[in-house]
Amino acid sequence: MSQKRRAGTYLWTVMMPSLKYQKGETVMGRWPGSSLYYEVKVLGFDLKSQLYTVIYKDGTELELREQDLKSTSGFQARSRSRSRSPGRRRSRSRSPGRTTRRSSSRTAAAVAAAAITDNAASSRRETRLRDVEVTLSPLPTKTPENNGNNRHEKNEDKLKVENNTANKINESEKKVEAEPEKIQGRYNLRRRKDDGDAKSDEAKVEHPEEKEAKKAAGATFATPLDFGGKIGAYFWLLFLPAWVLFLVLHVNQEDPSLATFPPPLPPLDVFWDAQALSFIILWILFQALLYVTPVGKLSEGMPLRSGERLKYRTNGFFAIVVSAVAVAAAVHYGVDLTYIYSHFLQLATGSFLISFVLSIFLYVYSRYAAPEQLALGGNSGNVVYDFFKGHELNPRIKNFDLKFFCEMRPGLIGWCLINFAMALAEMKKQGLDAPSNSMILVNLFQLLYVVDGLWNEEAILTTMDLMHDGFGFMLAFGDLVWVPFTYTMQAYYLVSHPSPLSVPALTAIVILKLVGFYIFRKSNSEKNAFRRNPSDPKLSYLKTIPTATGKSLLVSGWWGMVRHPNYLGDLLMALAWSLPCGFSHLLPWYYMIYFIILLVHRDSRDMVECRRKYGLAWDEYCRTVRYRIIPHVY
Ligand SMILES: NC(=O)C1=CN([C@@H]2O[C@H](COP(=O)(O)OP(=O)(O)OC[C@H]3O[C@@H](n4cnc5c(N)ncnc54)[C@H](OP(=O)(O)O)[C@@H]3O)[C@@H](O)[C@H]2O)C=CC1
Ligand SMILES: CC(C)CCC[C@@H](C)[C@H]1CC=C2C3=C(CC[C@@]21C)[C@@]1(C)CC[C@H](O)C[C@@H]1CC3
Repeated sequence: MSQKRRAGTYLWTVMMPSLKYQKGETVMGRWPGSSLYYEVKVLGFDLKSQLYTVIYKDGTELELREQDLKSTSGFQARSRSRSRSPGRRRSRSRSPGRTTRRSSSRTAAAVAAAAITDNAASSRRETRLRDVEVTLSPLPTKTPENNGNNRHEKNEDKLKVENNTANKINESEKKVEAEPEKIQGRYNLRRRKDDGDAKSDEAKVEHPEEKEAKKAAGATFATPLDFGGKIGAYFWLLFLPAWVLFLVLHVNQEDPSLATFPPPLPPLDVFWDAQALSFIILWILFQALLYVTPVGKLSEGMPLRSGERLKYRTNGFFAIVVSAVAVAAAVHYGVDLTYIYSHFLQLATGSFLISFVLSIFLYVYSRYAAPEQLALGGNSGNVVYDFFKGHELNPRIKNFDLKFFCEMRPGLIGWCLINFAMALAEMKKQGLDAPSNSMILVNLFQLLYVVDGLWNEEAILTTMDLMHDGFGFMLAFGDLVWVPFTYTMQAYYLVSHPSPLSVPALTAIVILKLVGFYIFRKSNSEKNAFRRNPSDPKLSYLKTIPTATGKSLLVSGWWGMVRHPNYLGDLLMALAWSLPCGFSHLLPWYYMIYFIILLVHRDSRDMVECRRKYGLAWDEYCRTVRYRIIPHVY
């Protein structure tokens, strides 16, 4: 290591004289996605990428090209002369440009954070941007059709692409200036390192060989551990399957109350049913077939750390429609779907086995992935933790995206199938001609939730799971076991525990569901539309906060109300799913309780991640939008 470190220093002493800016020098660095310059200190220069690592006064570290740096003296002289120009004088006092000139010593992020701007102001900014003779060089966006094919070659490809971008600066200059937000994520920026040695100047100077060695060792940056860290991972690996087992056995009892806790454990051979396992496999294969059917849109995911954007076949709505037709045909030809009710435990066991085997495969597969393909949150180096949390971000076999498929298809559509089977089982068991009102509500509400998710499948690409979480046991189990076999608890409960509803109660529950759904859908769509095209004229009324990454944060509209309006809508919907089951038992309220815990934890995970990504701009957002999920309460 020390030899490598020496190699890095050599790079500085020998190479630096030919470089424009020296290590330790204070210069002006362009703020990504804008025309603003702030004082930065040069920490290092990477020969291979030809990028300077700089640190802003607030500690934000970025990699900038030489064109994005200016010497302090030259900058001040030009700045003064420009400030006399009429165009500059027109700039508004709240504009970032003006703030810069007034106080260049203010920290970059603080200034950016203070600059809550109208989205519409971006067009006004365009005029000012043309005054500044600087361009950022956007990385060409790759949209690989076949991402998982040559896992390592792909990264070499990427390096070539990055090195070529210098030639394209002028070509794309006008577009870049006109759309400072749209190009977000495509600059070659490196996130602020949180690995402890970020303060060491020398550590920033890396010899290319050192980089290669790191690559080979698979050493990339990782975020702090969550879910209780390494010990927590052992706990969750045991607890989650045990909890599903408990729920499935408990709901099957005549009296699923706390008085009958714990439910008796059946003999081991009851768990295993080869036929149930083969049905699960068939279902997954059927869904996989629908997923690869070239029907529907190919949507682009968010830019990855490498700058690439993966493509996803978002034909979820098509998949659920075809599945519904297939199920209706099966029922028509005499298939007894109440098998799902009577073999619930065996089906859950089969799904668990598949999710476990899949998780092992995912972990082994991830060992062959390039460091850039690993999830920051699942790259601790601890096998058990990484197995649980998910080592690789987007494991793919050719075009087949395993995480996206598992999250959106077999479990989610399976949830609706199981609910439908429960309605049939209720009719059979209670001797009814039609399902009860409560069962109909639960079925329709959850069907609406799933269909909406599939209709807006593209919006999933901007969620935490798709963007940040690796694909490992947690999500594989969550998608294939947790969702279909625990989210169906209310329907399962109603099969043997009728809960009649009065018309006013029914009406109130329907209204609650619709209000929740409205908040959920509108807020998710707003964020998704903004992340996809921040300069969308339809969103021009929204106020935003710029951040060091070039991305902005919405600070008005739904995302100005609370920090997670989508969670609020989701929780209201969850309440509407439990209410039809009445208050006789805690079991149908399980989802509501679990969901509060899940979303509160998710919110805190997201807070940590966004704080890490956006620094002071995130703090500013939190100061402006004070409540997390429920306005004035939490
Ligand atoms: N039924 C279920 O079991 C579950 C349902 N859900 C639902 O799925 C949906 C997605 O949830 P989840 O992925 O947790 O969270 P979000 O969809 O809310 O995604 C969080 C991300 O949004 C971006 N963001 C946060 N604040 C802002 C802002 N002010 N302006 C712009 N972007 C912002 C950040 O990413 P960046 O800035 O990098 O774009 C952040 O990391 C939710 O509706 C949730 O209720 C979630 C979990 C389980
Ligand atoms: C087993 C763990 C304790 C928790 C596993 C969590 C997963 C079940 C959920 C994580 C995020 C999810 C999302 C959805 C389903 C549940 C999981 C997979 C949706 C697909 C549900 C439909 C919505 O429209 C979008 C959701 C995105 C997040």
